[in-house]
Amino acid sequence: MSSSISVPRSPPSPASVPTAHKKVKLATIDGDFAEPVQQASGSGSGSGSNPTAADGKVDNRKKNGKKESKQRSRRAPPIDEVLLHDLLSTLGWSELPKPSDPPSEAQTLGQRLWPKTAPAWKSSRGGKKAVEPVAAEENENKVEQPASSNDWGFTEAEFTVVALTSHGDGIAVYPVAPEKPQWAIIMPFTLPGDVVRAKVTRHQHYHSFADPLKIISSNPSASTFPIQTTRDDSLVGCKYFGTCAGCQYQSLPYEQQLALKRHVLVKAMKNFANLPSEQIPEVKETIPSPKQYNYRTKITPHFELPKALQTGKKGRQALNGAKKNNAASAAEAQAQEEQASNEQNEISAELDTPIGFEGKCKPGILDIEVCPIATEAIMNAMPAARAAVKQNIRSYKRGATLLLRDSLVPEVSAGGSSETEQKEAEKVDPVVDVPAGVMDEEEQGMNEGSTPEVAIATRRSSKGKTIDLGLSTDVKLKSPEEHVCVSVHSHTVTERVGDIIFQFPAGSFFQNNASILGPLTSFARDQIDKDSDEKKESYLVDAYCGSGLFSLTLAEHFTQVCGIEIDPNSIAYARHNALVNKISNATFHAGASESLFDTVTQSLAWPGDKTTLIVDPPRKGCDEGFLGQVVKFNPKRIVYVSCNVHTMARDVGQLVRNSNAGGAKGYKIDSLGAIDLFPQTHHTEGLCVLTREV
Ligand SMILES: C[S@@+](CC[C@H](N)C(=O)[O-])C[C@H]1O[C@@H](n2cnc3c(N)ncnc32)[C@H](O)[C@@H]1O
Repeated sequence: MSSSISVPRSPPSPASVPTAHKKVKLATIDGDFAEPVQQASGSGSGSGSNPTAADGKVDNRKKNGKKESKQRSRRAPPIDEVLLHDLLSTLGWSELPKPSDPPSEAQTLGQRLWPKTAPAWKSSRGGKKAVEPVAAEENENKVEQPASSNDWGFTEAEFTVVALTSHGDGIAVYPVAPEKPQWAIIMPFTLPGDVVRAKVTRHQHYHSFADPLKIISSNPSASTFPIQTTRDDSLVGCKYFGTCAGCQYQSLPYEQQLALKRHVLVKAMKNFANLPSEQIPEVKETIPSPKQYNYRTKITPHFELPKALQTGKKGRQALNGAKKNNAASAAEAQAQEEQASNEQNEISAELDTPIGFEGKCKPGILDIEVCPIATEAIMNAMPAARAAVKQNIRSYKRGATLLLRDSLVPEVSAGGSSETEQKEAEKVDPVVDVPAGVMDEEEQGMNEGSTPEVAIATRRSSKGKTIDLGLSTDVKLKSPEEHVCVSVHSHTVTERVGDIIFQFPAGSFFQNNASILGPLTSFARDQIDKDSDEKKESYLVDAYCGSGLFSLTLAEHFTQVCGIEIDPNSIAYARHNALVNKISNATFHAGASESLFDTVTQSLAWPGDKTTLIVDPPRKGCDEGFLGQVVKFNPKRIVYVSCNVHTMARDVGQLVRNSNAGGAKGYKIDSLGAIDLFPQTHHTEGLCVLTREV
């Protein structure tokens, strides 16, 4: 990243919230290109169930009809709980003061900005006028502060970054004197030790969001943040870094990225496990990714159709044109002129349509031509995919999310994976027309609990349970291995983990960093190898099994394995993958873990003390009922793999507490760590092993 970043403002985004189990609709989390959730950054914290966000008072505005709804719409969204903890620890507070009861240090800023100055959290565009920016040269050797707190909204100022949020954004405090911070400023793409000129864009409860304009200086050794962060802009591998919401850490040495992820896990356990510190073991070093660029096997660039091209408006324009053409000849010339101008507008809109990912500070979609964290096959396919969209742009109604997925090429025909079909698959599917902004399902947790609609060659039995994929189970990979890019959701993708071949539909879940799958599955295998007697009689239940990643790579170590997965298509592919790899000790069950776990374990009658359970849930974590069933079944070991360390901390804490209730000996945390599934981003993939105390 250059030291001068031009990033004018931040769009709002939802947030990641671990909170309680049950009915709470958790915001989706993390860290893909839309960076929708974990970004509490310039784009703000978002939805969440933070009790401190509401002032706890009876809301009298309810009586005031229209006025009330106007005021309400101005209320800032509640603070994401993960961000809340980061703010509290940075400000040195135990809780965020209520607006009506600010601590004396926060009186000035707190009372004026929250909640009385209603427009304060509106964007600078629609909100209060910014105070005149001070000329850059005036700032030298002096820390700028607003003349009064009322002038502070949406101004530019210099801030010193003192910490990082779990979402990878810098936090500065105000006033700058660190003994008495009263307010926090959150800025994306900044690091502890940076002095940053930034434009404040939005205020929230005791914190504001700002967009960095220029890194004035960087002195990590002056920072008290526990993880060293040494800005090295020569490491940045992408021209969009600093504007694209996808990556946060490209300017950091890789070891420091790994240390930050470990730190996020440490904080998650401290803040969300609700366990005494002696029950939380030392968090291990983060397992690195063999590849730090060109690793990502799936990306989903998207676009929104410009207004001028959207069907309704276009139709109206055409209609208007026709009406004018029928009018008297005096009006005809003008009508034709207008029509020509409309057409001209449409053409330029067509040419300018950005196709890419969410911008970090600028609202809307950023046009992305290359994404260096994606695999080469995907990078090679991007120009054609983008060109196809532009060529067919008038066939879309509103916009679309494209799918670009890396696949190995099988030697022999295997349904959608034969060479000819792979060539077909490489064409961009022009008919997918979904709202732009719908991002990677797995990263946003959008496939949680739902059965995605897919159009693979399927045949359901009368009970609706069996799906015949019509794929050959004789799958051999081309040698040397070849990669292609698949862009049709229903087409079959092929992947290899060690000696095991996996196939799955391009649109369904599979881990998105192929280079990490060896270390990830080895980690799970190492947990089992600890007990030599397990080789005699041992069982594995793989809850949330997808297309069988853990069940099938670990099957040889167990007498029998079984997988449970909510997506019937993934289950169909898991069964297919067992056949492809000639694995005969694996069975798979379609349904929600919380509905099936009891039934499946009872019918299999595997003894808990000979059974290992792998749990790899979506971002929202496990259902509370499921955790209760697990404690009842009492497996000897639980390996929890998680794409959201905050919900993992919550679930693991609950398992430990519930199993130890009433003085019984239950589970203890045996090992805790993270694995780097997504280098350059803040995404932290957690690994936790629980064993029964004996
Ligand atoms: C993070 S993925 C892990 C998949 C697999 N373990 C892998 O690594 O490929 C989570 C999986 O859980 C599935 N899922 C979501 N909710 C579920 C539920 N309630 N019960 C069972 N599976 C569920 C999703 O369809 C998805 O395949």
